[in-house]
Amino acid sequence: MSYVIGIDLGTSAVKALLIDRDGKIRGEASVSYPLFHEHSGWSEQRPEDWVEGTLQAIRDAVAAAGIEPSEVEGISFSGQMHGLVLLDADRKPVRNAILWNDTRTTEQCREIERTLGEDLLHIARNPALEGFTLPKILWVREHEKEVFDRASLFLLPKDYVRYRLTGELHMDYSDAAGTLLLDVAGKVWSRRVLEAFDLPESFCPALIESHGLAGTMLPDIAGQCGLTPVTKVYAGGADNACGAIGAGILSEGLTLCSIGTSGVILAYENNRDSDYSGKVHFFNHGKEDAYYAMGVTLAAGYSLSWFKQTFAAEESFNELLKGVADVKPGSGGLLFTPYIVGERTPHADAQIRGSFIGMDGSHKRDHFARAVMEGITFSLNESVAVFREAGKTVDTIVSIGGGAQNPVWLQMQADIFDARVVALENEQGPGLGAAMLAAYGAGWFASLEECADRFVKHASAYTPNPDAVETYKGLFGIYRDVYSSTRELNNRLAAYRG
Ligand SMILES: Nc1ncnc2c1ncn2[C@@H]1O[C@H](COP(=O)(O)OP(=O)(O)O)[C@@H](O)[C@H]1O
Ligand SMILES: O=C(CO)[C@@H](O)[C@H](O)COP(=O)(O)O
Repeated sequence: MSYVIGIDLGTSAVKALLIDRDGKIRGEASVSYPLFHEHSGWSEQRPEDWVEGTLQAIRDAVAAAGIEPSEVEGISFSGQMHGLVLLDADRKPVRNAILWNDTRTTEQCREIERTLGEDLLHIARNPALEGFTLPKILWVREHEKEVFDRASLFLLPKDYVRYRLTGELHMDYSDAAGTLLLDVAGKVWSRRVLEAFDLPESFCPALIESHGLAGTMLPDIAGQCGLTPVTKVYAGGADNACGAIGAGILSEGLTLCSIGTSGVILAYENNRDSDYSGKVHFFNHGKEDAYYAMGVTLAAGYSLSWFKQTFAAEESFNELLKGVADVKPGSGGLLFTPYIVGERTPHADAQIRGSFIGMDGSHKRDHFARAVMEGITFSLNESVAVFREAGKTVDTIVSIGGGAQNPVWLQMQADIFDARVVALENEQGPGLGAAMLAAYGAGWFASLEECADRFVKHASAYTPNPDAVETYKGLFGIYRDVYSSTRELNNRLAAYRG
Protein backbone atom coordinates (compact mmCIF):
# COMPACT_ATOMS: atom_id res chain seq x y z
CA MET A 1 0.00 0.00 0.00
CA SER A 2 1.18 3.57 -0.51
CA TYR A 3 0.24 6.77 1.25
CA VAL A 4 0.63 10.53 1.06
CA ILE A 5 0.80 13.12 3.83
CA GLY A 6 -0.79 16.57 3.74
CA ILE A 7 0.62 19.14 6.14
CA ASP A 8 -1.63 22.08 7.04
CA LEU A 9 0.60 24.77 8.54
CA GLY A 10 -2.10 26.91 10.16
CA THR A 11 -1.93 29.91 12.45
CA SER A 12 -2.98 28.10 15.59
CA ALA A 13 -1.46 24.68 14.85
CA VAL A 14 0.15 22.40 12.28
CA LYS A 15 -1.85 19.33 11.32
CA ALA A 16 -0.57 16.22 9.52
CA LEU A 17 -3.00 14.02 7.61
CA LEU A 18 -1.91 10.58 6.35
CA ILE A 19 -4.13 9.37 3.52
CA ASP A 20 -4.37 6.16 1.52
CA ARG A 21 -5.06 5.75 -2.21
CA ASP A 22 -8.83 5.82 -1.59
CA GLY A 23 -8.63 9.17 0.17
CA LYS A 24 -9.27 7.58 3.57
CA ILE A 25 -7.59 9.19 6.58
CA ARG A 26 -5.32 6.57 8.15
CA GLY A 27 -3.54 8.77 10.69
CA GLU A 28 -3.70 12.37 11.84
CA ALA A 29 -1.97 14.55 14.40
CA SER A 30 -1.85 18.17 15.39
CA VAL A 31 0.68 20.28 17.28
CA SER A 32 -0.07 23.85 18.32
CA TYR A 33 2.35 26.73 18.76
CA PRO A 34 2.22 30.23 20.20
CA LEU A 35 1.46 33.55 18.55
CA PHE A 36 3.29 36.63 19.80
CA HIS A 37 1.52 40.01 19.93
CA GLU A 38 4.24 42.33 21.26
CA HIS A 39 2.21 45.44 20.44
CA SER A 40 -1.39 46.03 19.38
CA GLY A 41 -1.64 45.01 15.72
CA TRP A 42 1.56 42.93 15.74
CA SER A 43 1.48 39.18 15.14
CA GLU A 44 4.56 36.99 14.94
CA GLN A 45 5.60 33.33 15.14
CA ARG A 46 8.91 31.50 15.51
CA PRO A 47 9.78 29.58 12.31
CA GLU A 48 11.54 26.95 14.44
CA ASP A 49 8.21 26.23 16.20
CA TRP A 50 6.67 25.41 12.81
CA VAL A 51 9.51 23.02 11.97
CA GLU A 52 9.46 21.23 15.32
CA GLY A 53 5.64 21.04 15.25
CA THR A 54 5.64 19.66 11.70
CA LEU A 55 8.20 16.95 12.48
CA GLN A 56 6.27 15.90 15.56
CA ALA A 57 2.91 15.92 13.76
CA ILE A 58 4.34 13.72 10.96
CA ARG A 59 5.88 11.35 13.51
CA ASP A 60 2.57 11.07 15.40
CA ALA A 61 0.46 10.62 12.24
CA VAL A 62 2.76 7.85 10.92
CA ALA A 63 2.71 6.14 14.32
CA ALA A 64 -1.09 6.43 14.54
CA ALA A 65 -1.46 4.83 11.10
CA GLY A 66 0.88 1.97 12.06
CA ILE A 67 2.34 1.73 8.54
CA GLU A 68 5.81 1.13 7.13
CA PRO A 69 7.53 4.56 6.78
CA SER A 70 8.80 3.67 3.28
CA GLU A 71 5.16 3.35 2.16
CA VAL A 72 4.77 7.15 2.38
CA GLU A 73 5.30 8.13 -1.25
CA GLY A 74 4.77 11.85 -1.08
CA ILE A 75 4.19 14.79 1.18
CA SER A 76 2.94 18.28 0.44
CA PHE A 77 1.86 21.44 2.22
CA SER A 78 -0.88 23.94 2.79
CA GLY A 79 0.44 27.11 4.40
CA GLN A 80 -0.92 30.18 6.16
CA MET A 81 -0.37 32.89 3.55
CA HIS A 82 1.69 36.11 3.34
CA GLY A 83 3.92 35.63 6.43
CA LEU A 84 7.43 37.03 5.98
CA VAL A 85 10.40 34.76 6.74
CA LEU A 86 13.73 36.51 6.05
CA LEU A 87 16.80 34.29 5.67
CA ASP A 88 20.47 35.26 5.88
CA ALA A 89 23.24 33.95 3.58
CA ASP A 90 23.45 30.75 5.72
CA ARG A 91 19.66 30.31 5.25
CA LYS A 92 18.91 31.03 8.91
CA PRO A 93 15.91 33.25 9.83
CA VAL A 94 17.10 36.73 10.83
CA ARG A 95 14.03 37.43 13.02
CA ASN A 96 10.61 36.01 13.89
CA ALA A 97 8.14 35.68 11.03
CA ILE A 98 5.68 38.57 10.64
CA LEU A 99 2.26 37.03 9.95
CA TRP A 100 -0.70 37.66 7.65
CA ASN A 101 -2.77 39.14 10.50
CA ASP A 102 -0.12 41.69 11.52
CA THR A 103 -1.27 45.21 10.66
CA ARG A 104 1.76 47.36 11.49
CA THR A 105 2.45 48.25 7.84
CA THR A 106 -0.14 50.91 6.96
CA GLU A 107 2.61 53.47 6.10
CA GLN A 108 4.35 50.98 3.80
CA CYS A 109 1.06 50.24 2.02
CA ARG A 110 0.62 53.94 1.24
CA GLU A 111 4.24 54.04 -0.02
CA ILE A 112 3.55 51.09 -2.35
CA GLU A 113 0.42 52.83 -3.70
CA ARG A 114 2.37 56.10 -4.28
CA THR A 115 5.25 54.30 -6.00
CA LEU A 116 3.34 51.90 -8.24
CA GLY A 117 0.06 53.74 -8.84
CA GLU A 118 -2.22 51.81 -11.20
CA ASP A 119 0.53 49.30 -12.04
CA LEU A 120 -0.07 47.63 -8.68
CA LEU A 121 -3.57 46.39 -9.53
CA HIS A 122 -2.51 45.67 -13.09
CA ILE A 123 0.46 43.48 -12.12
CA ALA A 124 -0.19 42.13 -8.61
CA ARG A 125 -4.02 42.14 -9.13
CA ASN A 126 -4.51 43.17 -5.51
CA PRO A 127 -4.35 46.43 -3.54
CA ALA A 128 -1.62 47.06 -0.94
CA LEU A 129 -2.97 45.56 2.29
CA GLU A 130 -1.17 45.41 5.62
CA GLY A 131 -1.25 41.60 5.71
CA PHE A 132 0.57 41.08 2.42
CA THR A 133 4.30 40.38 2.26
CA LEU A 134 5.89 43.30 0.39
CA PRO A 135 4.75 45.89 2.98
CA LYS A 136 6.35 43.69 5.68
CA ILE A 137 9.64 43.60 3.76
CA LEU A 138 9.62 47.40 3.53
CA TRP A 139 8.75 47.71 7.23
CA VAL A 140 11.75 45.61 8.29
CA ARG A 141 14.04 47.55 5.96
CA GLU A 142 12.82 50.85 7.45
CA HIS A 143 12.59 49.93 11.14
CA GLU A 144 15.22 47.21 11.62
CA LYS A 145 17.88 48.16 9.10
CA GLU A 146 20.63 46.02 10.66
CA VAL A 147 18.38 42.97 10.63
CA PHE A 148 17.35 43.63 7.04
CA ASP A 149 20.96 44.07 5.90
CA ARG A 150 21.62 40.46 6.95
CA ALA A 151 18.69 39.14 4.88
CA SER A 152 19.41 37.75 1.41
CA LEU A 153 16.17 35.92 0.56
CA PHE A 154 12.54 35.77 1.68
CA LEU A 155 10.20 32.80 2.00
CA LEU A 156 6.61 32.23 3.12
CA PRO A 157 5.84 30.00 6.14
CA LYS A 158 5.32 26.62 4.49
CA ASP A 159 8.23 27.28 2.08
CA TYR A 160 10.53 27.60 5.06
CA VAL A 161 9.30 24.33 6.54
CA ARG A 162 9.68 22.62 3.14
CA TYR A 163 13.21 24.05 2.85
CA ARG A 164 14.12 22.54 6.23
CA LEU A 165 12.75 19.16 5.12
CA THR A 166 14.48 19.10 1.72
CA GLY A 167 17.26 21.70 1.69
CA GLU A 168 15.65 23.17 -1.48
CA LEU A 169 14.33 26.72 -1.84
CA HIS A 170 11.05 27.27 -3.72
CA MET A 171 7.77 29.16 -3.65
CA ASP A 172 4.62 28.04 -5.48
CA TYR A 173 2.48 30.45 -7.52
CA SER A 174 -0.58 30.33 -5.25
CA ASP A 175 1.43 31.56 -2.26
CA ALA A 176 3.68 33.89 -4.28
CA ALA A 177 0.48 35.63 -5.46
CA GLY A 178 -0.03 36.93 -1.91
CA THR A 179 3.29 38.77 -1.78
CA LEU A 180 2.49 41.67 -4.21
CA LEU A 181 5.78 40.81 -5.95
CA LEU A 182 4.30 38.37 -8.47
CA ASP A 183 2.96 39.23 -11.89
CA VAL A 184 -0.14 37.12 -11.21
CA ALA A 185 -1.31 36.62 -14.80
CA GLY A 186 2.24 36.31 -16.23
CA LYS A 187 3.40 33.90 -13.45
CA VAL A 188 6.85 35.54 -13.01
CA TRP A 189 8.40 37.75 -10.32
CA SER A 190 7.60 41.29 -11.42
CA ARG A 191 10.70 43.25 -12.51
CA ARG A 192 8.66 46.47 -12.29
CA VAL A 193 7.80 45.88 -8.62
CA LEU A 194 11.24 44.59 -7.64
CA GLU A 195 13.01 47.53 -9.29
CA ALA A 196 10.60 50.08 -7.84
CA PHE A 197 11.61 48.95 -4.33
CA ASP A 198 15.24 48.27 -5.14
CA LEU A 199 15.02 44.54 -4.40
CA PRO A 200 17.23 42.13 -6.38
CA GLU A 201 15.56 39.15 -8.09
CA SER A 202 17.87 36.93 -5.99
CA PHE A 203 15.76 38.03 -3.00
CA CYS A 204 12.95 35.81 -4.36
CA PRO A 205 13.05 31.98 -4.46
CA ALA A 206 12.49 29.90 -7.62
CA LEU A 207 8.81 29.57 -8.60
CA ILE A 208 7.16 26.16 -8.89
CA GLU A 209 3.71 24.66 -9.52
CA SER A 210 1.88 23.48 -6.39
CA HIS A 211 2.04 19.83 -7.51
CA GLY A 212 5.68 20.25 -8.64
CA LEU A 213 8.44 18.08 -7.16
CA ALA A 214 10.51 20.22 -4.76
CA GLY A 215 12.92 17.50 -3.55
CA THR A 216 13.19 14.49 -1.27
CA MET A 217 13.42 14.31 2.51
CA LEU A 218 16.90 15.00 3.91
CA PRO A 219 18.04 11.75 5.58
CA ASP A 220 18.45 13.15 9.11
CA ILE A 221 15.10 14.95 8.92
CA ALA A 222 13.39 11.82 7.59
CA GLY A 223 14.82 9.93 10.57
CA GLN A 224 13.56 12.57 13.00
CA CYS A 225 9.98 12.33 11.78
CA GLY A 226 9.77 8.57 11.35
CA LEU A 227 10.04 8.52 7.53
CA THR A 228 12.72 7.47 5.06
CA PRO A 229 14.47 9.58 2.39
CA VAL A 230 12.40 7.90 -0.36
CA THR A 231 9.48 10.21 0.42
CA LYS A 232 9.12 12.84 -2.29
CA VAL A 233 8.22 16.38 -1.31
CA TYR A 234 5.80 18.35 -3.52
CA ALA A 235 5.57 22.12 -3.30
CA GLY A 236 2.04 22.62 -1.95
CA GLY A 237 0.02 25.81 -1.90
CA ALA A 238 -1.54 28.69 -0.02
CA ASP A 239 -3.99 27.47 2.62
CA ASN A 240 -6.96 28.94 0.82
CA ALA A 241 -5.93 27.38 -2.50
CA CYS A 242 -5.48 24.04 -0.72
CA GLY A 243 -8.77 24.48 1.15
CA ALA A 244 -10.41 24.97 -2.23
CA ILE A 245 -8.73 21.88 -3.71
CA GLY A 246 -9.68 19.81 -0.65
CA ALA A 247 -13.28 20.96 -1.05
CA GLY A 248 -13.32 20.15 -4.78
CA ILE A 249 -13.50 23.83 -5.86
CA LEU A 250 -11.89 23.09 -9.23
CA SER A 251 -14.32 24.52 -11.77
CA GLU A 252 -16.37 27.67 -12.47
CA GLY A 253 -19.50 28.23 -10.40
CA LEU A 254 -18.17 26.68 -7.17
CA THR A 255 -17.84 28.73 -3.96
CA LEU A 256 -16.07 28.00 -0.67
CA CYS A 257 -16.56 29.35 2.86
CA SER A 258 -13.67 28.68 5.21
CA ILE A 259 -13.76 29.65 8.87
CA GLY A 260 -10.31 29.08 10.33
CA THR A 261 -8.44 31.76 12.26
CA SER A 262 -9.35 34.02 9.35
CA GLY A 263 -12.47 33.51 7.27
CA VAL A 264 -12.77 33.51 3.51
CA ILE A 265 -15.36 33.36 0.79
CA LEU A 266 -13.64 32.07 -2.33
CA ALA A 267 -14.86 31.66 -5.91
CA TYR A 268 -13.06 29.65 -8.61
CA GLU A 269 -11.94 31.62 -11.71
CA ASN A 270 -10.78 30.21 -15.05
CA ASN A 271 -10.20 33.63 -16.53
CA ARG A 272 -6.98 35.34 -15.49
CA ASP A 273 -8.46 38.67 -16.65
CA SER A 274 -11.49 38.64 -14.29
CA ASP A 275 -11.65 42.11 -12.77
CA TYR A 276 -13.03 42.94 -9.31
CA SER A 277 -11.11 46.27 -9.20
CA GLY A 278 -9.28 45.11 -6.09
CA LYS A 279 -12.51 44.77 -4.02
CA VAL A 280 -11.64 41.12 -3.36
CA HIS A 281 -8.28 39.37 -3.66
CA PHE A 282 -7.37 37.70 -6.96
CA PHE A 283 -4.78 34.93 -6.70
CA ASN A 284 -3.34 31.99 -8.64
CA HIS A 285 -5.00 28.69 -7.67
CA GLY A 286 -3.07 25.57 -6.69
CA LYS A 287 -4.44 24.00 -9.87
CA GLU A 288 -2.19 24.89 -12.81
CA ASP A 289 -3.21 28.04 -14.74
CA ALA A 290 -6.41 28.52 -12.72
CA TYR A 291 -7.26 31.41 -10.38
CA TYR A 292 -9.64 32.35 -7.56
CA ALA A 293 -11.21 35.49 -6.19
CA MET A 294 -11.58 35.77 -2.43
CA GLY A 295 -12.87 38.08 0.28
CA VAL A 296 -11.25 37.82 3.73
CA THR A 297 -12.51 38.39 7.27
CA LEU A 298 -9.36 38.87 9.32
CA ALA A 299 -10.68 37.60 12.66
CA ALA A 300 -13.29 34.92 11.90
CA GLY A 301 -12.54 31.86 14.04
CA TYR A 302 -10.13 34.11 15.90
CA SER A 303 -13.05 36.21 17.19
CA LEU A 304 -14.71 33.11 18.64
CA SER A 305 -11.39 31.88 20.07
CA TRP A 306 -10.81 35.31 21.61
CA PHE A 307 -14.31 35.18 23.15
CA LYS A 308 -13.75 31.67 24.52
CA GLN A 309 -10.26 32.45 25.80
CA THR A 310 -11.45 35.63 27.52
CA PHE A 311 -14.76 34.45 28.99
CA ALA A 312 -14.71 30.63 29.06
CA ALA A 313 -11.06 29.56 28.92
CA GLU A 314 -11.70 26.26 30.70
CA GLU A 315 -14.49 25.14 28.35
CA SER A 316 -14.29 23.42 24.97
CA PHE A 317 -15.87 25.06 21.90
CA ASN A 318 -18.70 22.53 22.09
CA GLU A 319 -19.41 23.40 25.74
CA LEU A 320 -19.28 27.12 25.02
CA LEU A 321 -21.67 26.78 22.07
CA LYS A 322 -24.12 24.20 23.43
CA GLY A 323 -26.74 26.86 24.29
CA VAL A 324 -26.62 28.91 21.08
CA ALA A 325 -29.27 26.81 19.32
CA ASP A 326 -31.78 27.97 21.96
CA VAL A 327 -31.19 31.65 21.14
CA LYS A 328 -33.27 32.88 18.19
CA PRO A 329 -31.63 34.30 15.04
CA GLY A 330 -30.67 37.88 15.83
CA SER A 331 -29.37 37.11 19.37
CA GLY A 332 -32.10 39.20 21.00
CA GLY A 333 -30.93 42.40 19.28
CA LEU A 334 -27.25 41.96 20.11
CA LEU A 335 -24.91 42.63 17.16
CA PHE A 336 -21.15 41.93 17.01
CA THR A 337 -18.64 43.16 14.45
CA PRO A 338 -15.54 40.93 14.31
CA TYR A 339 -13.02 43.72 13.70
CA ILE A 340 -10.87 42.79 16.69
CA VAL A 341 -7.60 42.95 14.71
CA GLY A 342 -8.84 45.34 11.99
CA GLU A 343 -10.56 44.18 8.79
CA ARG A 344 -9.87 43.36 5.13
CA THR A 345 -13.02 42.80 3.02
CA PRO A 346 -14.82 45.05 2.29
CA HIS A 347 -13.16 47.56 4.65
CA ALA A 348 -9.37 47.44 4.33
CA ASP A 349 -8.86 49.19 7.65
CA ALA A 350 -6.17 48.39 10.22
CA GLN A 351 -7.58 50.82 12.84
CA ILE A 352 -11.19 49.64 13.03
CA ARG A 353 -12.02 47.50 16.07
CA GLY A 354 -14.96 45.27 17.06
CA SER A 355 -18.17 46.21 18.83
CA PHE A 356 -21.06 44.63 20.67
CA ILE A 357 -24.05 46.88 19.88
CA GLY A 358 -27.42 46.60 21.62
CA MET A 359 -26.46 44.97 24.94
CA ASP A 360 -29.54 44.48 27.09
CA GLY A 361 -29.97 43.51 30.73
CA SER A 362 -31.73 40.31 29.60
CA HIS A 363 -28.78 39.01 27.56
CA LYS A 364 -26.97 35.93 28.80
CA ARG A 365 -23.63 34.50 27.71
CA ASP A 366 -25.35 32.39 25.03
CA HIS A 367 -26.64 35.60 23.38
CA PHE A 368 -23.07 36.90 23.23
CA ALA A 369 -21.71 33.61 21.85
CA ARG A 370 -24.41 33.51 19.17
CA ALA A 371 -23.87 37.20 18.35
CA VAL A 372 -20.15 36.49 17.81
CA MET A 373 -20.99 33.65 15.38
CA GLU A 374 -23.54 35.83 13.58
CA GLY A 375 -21.16 38.81 13.34
CA ILE A 376 -18.43 36.63 11.81
CA THR A 377 -20.94 35.26 9.31
CA PHE A 378 -22.28 38.75 8.47
CA SER A 379 -18.73 39.82 7.74
CA LEU A 380 -18.31 36.85 5.35
CA ASN A 381 -21.65 37.73 3.80
CA GLU A 382 -20.16 41.09 2.76
CA SER A 383 -17.83 39.08 0.48
CA VAL A 384 -20.75 37.00 -0.81
CA ALA A 385 -22.47 40.32 -1.62
CA VAL A 386 -19.41 41.54 -3.58
CA PHE A 387 -19.52 38.39 -5.73
CA ARG A 388 -23.27 38.66 -6.29
CA GLU A 389 -22.97 42.36 -7.17
CA ALA A 390 -20.29 41.38 -9.74
CA GLY A 391 -22.84 39.04 -11.37
CA LYS A 392 -21.71 35.71 -9.92
CA THR A 393 -24.34 33.15 -8.90
CA VAL A 394 -23.71 32.01 -5.34
CA ASP A 395 -26.30 29.33 -4.62
CA THR A 396 -24.22 26.51 -3.13
CA ILE A 397 -21.29 27.00 -0.77
CA VAL A 398 -18.97 24.27 0.50
CA SER A 399 -18.08 25.08 4.10
CA ILE A 400 -14.78 24.07 5.72
CA GLY A 401 -12.50 25.05 8.62
CA GLY A 402 -12.89 24.72 12.39
CA GLY A 403 -16.13 26.71 12.15
CA ALA A 404 -17.74 23.99 10.03
CA GLN A 405 -17.60 21.61 13.01
CA ASN A 406 -20.71 23.18 14.52
CA PRO A 407 -24.08 22.30 12.87
CA VAL A 408 -25.79 25.42 14.28
CA TRP A 409 -23.14 27.55 12.59
CA LEU A 410 -23.60 25.67 9.29
CA GLN A 411 -27.37 26.36 9.38
CA MET A 412 -26.62 29.99 10.28
CA GLN A 413 -24.35 30.22 7.21
CA ALA A 414 -27.17 28.89 5.00
CA ASP A 415 -29.59 31.44 6.50
CA ILE A 416 -27.27 34.45 6.33
CA PHE A 417 -25.78 33.62 2.90
CA ASP A 418 -29.23 32.59 1.64
CA ALA A 419 -27.54 29.67 -0.11
CA ARG A 420 -27.31 25.90 0.28
CA VAL A 421 -24.34 25.09 2.52
CA VAL A 422 -22.58 21.75 2.16
CA ALA A 423 -20.23 20.27 4.74
CA LEU A 424 -17.53 17.70 3.96
CA GLU A 425 -17.31 14.19 5.37
CA ASN A 426 -13.76 14.84 6.57
CA GLU A 427 -13.54 18.41 7.77
CA GLN A 428 -9.89 18.64 6.76
CA GLY A 429 -10.07 21.04 3.81
CA PRO A 430 -6.54 22.49 3.52
CA GLY A 431 -4.76 19.36 4.80
CA LEU A 432 -6.74 17.22 2.37
CA GLY A 433 -5.92 19.66 -0.45
CA ALA A 434 -2.22 19.36 0.41
CA ALA A 435 -2.46 15.56 0.40
CA MET A 436 -4.23 15.74 -2.97
CA LEU A 437 -1.37 17.82 -4.39
CA ALA A 438 1.06 15.09 -3.26
CA ALA A 439 -1.18 12.34 -4.71
CA TYR A 440 -1.48 14.16 -8.05
CA GLY A 441 2.22 15.08 -8.02
CA ALA A 442 3.12 11.44 -7.40
CA GLY A 443 1.11 10.42 -10.47
CA TRP A 444 -1.70 8.60 -8.65
CA PHE A 445 -4.22 10.53 -10.77
CA ALA A 446 -4.25 12.14 -14.21
CA SER A 447 -5.70 15.39 -12.84
CA LEU A 448 -6.65 17.09 -9.59
CA GLU A 449 -10.30 16.73 -10.64
CA GLU A 450 -9.90 12.95 -10.89
CA CYS A 451 -8.30 12.97 -7.45
CA ALA A 452 -11.18 15.10 -6.07
CA ASP A 453 -13.70 12.57 -7.46
CA ARG A 454 -12.09 9.93 -5.26
CA PHE A 455 -11.06 11.98 -2.18
CA VAL A 456 -13.70 14.70 -1.65
CA LYS A 457 -16.90 13.48 -0.06
CA HIS A 458 -19.84 15.77 0.67
CA ALA A 459 -21.71 15.20 3.94
CA SER A 460 -24.80 17.03 5.24
CA ALA A 461 -26.34 19.91 3.31
CA TYR A 462 -28.11 22.83 5.03
CA THR A 463 -30.88 24.70 3.20
CA PRO A 464 -31.92 28.26 4.08
CA ASN A 465 -34.87 28.62 6.44
CA PRO A 466 -37.11 31.38 4.93
CA ASP A 467 -37.99 33.01 8.30
CA ALA A 468 -34.36 33.16 9.41
CA VAL A 469 -33.33 34.47 5.97
CA GLU A 470 -35.78 37.40 6.39
CA THR A 471 -34.58 38.18 9.92
CA TYR A 472 -30.95 38.10 8.84
CA LYS A 473 -31.59 40.29 5.77
CA GLY A 474 -32.84 43.05 8.09
CA LEU A 475 -30.00 42.61 10.54
CA PHE A 476 -27.37 42.54 7.78
CA GLY A 477 -28.42 46.08 6.80
CA ILE A 478 -27.85 47.24 10.38
CA TYR A 479 -24.56 45.27 10.56
CA ARG A 480 -23.32 47.11 7.47
CA ASP A 481 -23.98 50.47 9.13
CA VAL A 482 -21.91 49.67 12.21
CA TYR A 483 -18.62 50.13 10.32
CA SER A 484 -19.30 53.71 9.27
CA SER A 485 -20.85 54.53 12.64
CA THR A 486 -17.82 53.33 14.63
CA ARG A 487 -14.91 54.20 12.33
CA GLU A 488 -14.28 57.68 13.68
CA LEU A 489 -14.71 56.52 17.29
CA ASN A 490 -12.12 53.81 16.72
CA ASN A 491 -9.67 56.24 15.14
CA ARG A 492 -9.91 58.30 18.33
CA LEU A 493 -9.57 55.23 20.55
CA ALA A 494 -6.44 54.06 18.70
CA ALA A 495 -4.22 56.31 20.84
CA TYR A 496 -5.23 54.34 23.95
CA ARG A 497 -4.29 50.89 22.61
CA GLY A 498 -1.32 48.96 24.02
N1 LIG B 1 -16.09 22.74 17.80
C1 LIG B 1 -16.03 23.95 17.22
N2 LIG B 1 -17.15 24.63 16.93
C2 LIG B 1 -17.12 25.85 16.34
N3 LIG B 1 -15.97 26.46 15.99
C3 LIG B 1 -14.83 25.84 16.25
C4 LIG B 1 -14.78 24.56 16.85
N4 LIG B 1 -13.49 24.19 16.95
C5 LIG B 1 -12.77 25.22 16.43
N5 LIG B 1 -13.57 26.21 16.00
C6 LIG B 1 -13.18 27.48 15.36
O1 LIG B 1 -12.23 27.16 14.34
C7 LIG B 1 -11.07 27.97 14.47
C8 LIG B 1 -9.83 27.15 14.08
O2 LIG B 1 -10.02 26.65 12.80
P1 LIG B 1 -8.83 25.97 11.98
O3 LIG B 1 -9.41 25.68 10.63
O4 LIG B 1 -8.29 24.85 12.79
O5 LIG B 1 -7.81 27.22 11.97
P2 LIG B 1 -6.32 27.48 11.43
O6 LIG B 1 -6.12 26.60 10.22
O7 LIG B 1 -6.32 28.94 11.15
O8 LIG B 1 -5.36 27.16 12.54
C9 LIG B 1 -11.03 28.43 15.91
O9 LIG B 1 -10.50 29.72 15.99
C10 LIG B 1 -12.51 28.39 16.34
O10 LIG B 1 -13.09 29.67 16.24
O1 LIG C 1 -4.36 36.13 4.99
C1 LIG C 1 -5.05 35.21 4.62
C2 LIG C 1 -5.55 35.12 3.24
O2 LIG C 1 -5.26 36.23 2.45
C3 LIG C 1 -5.40 34.11 5.60
O3 LIG C 1 -6.40 33.29 5.12
C4 LIG C 1 -4.16 33.32 5.94
O4 LIG C 1 -3.82 32.54 4.83
C5 LIG C 1 -4.30 32.50 7.22
O5 LIG C 1 -5.30 31.59 7.23
P1 LIG C 1 -5.82 30.65 8.44
O6 LIG C 1 -4.74 30.50 9.46
O7 LIG C 1 -7.06 31.28 8.94
O8 LIG C 1 -6.13 29.34 7.75
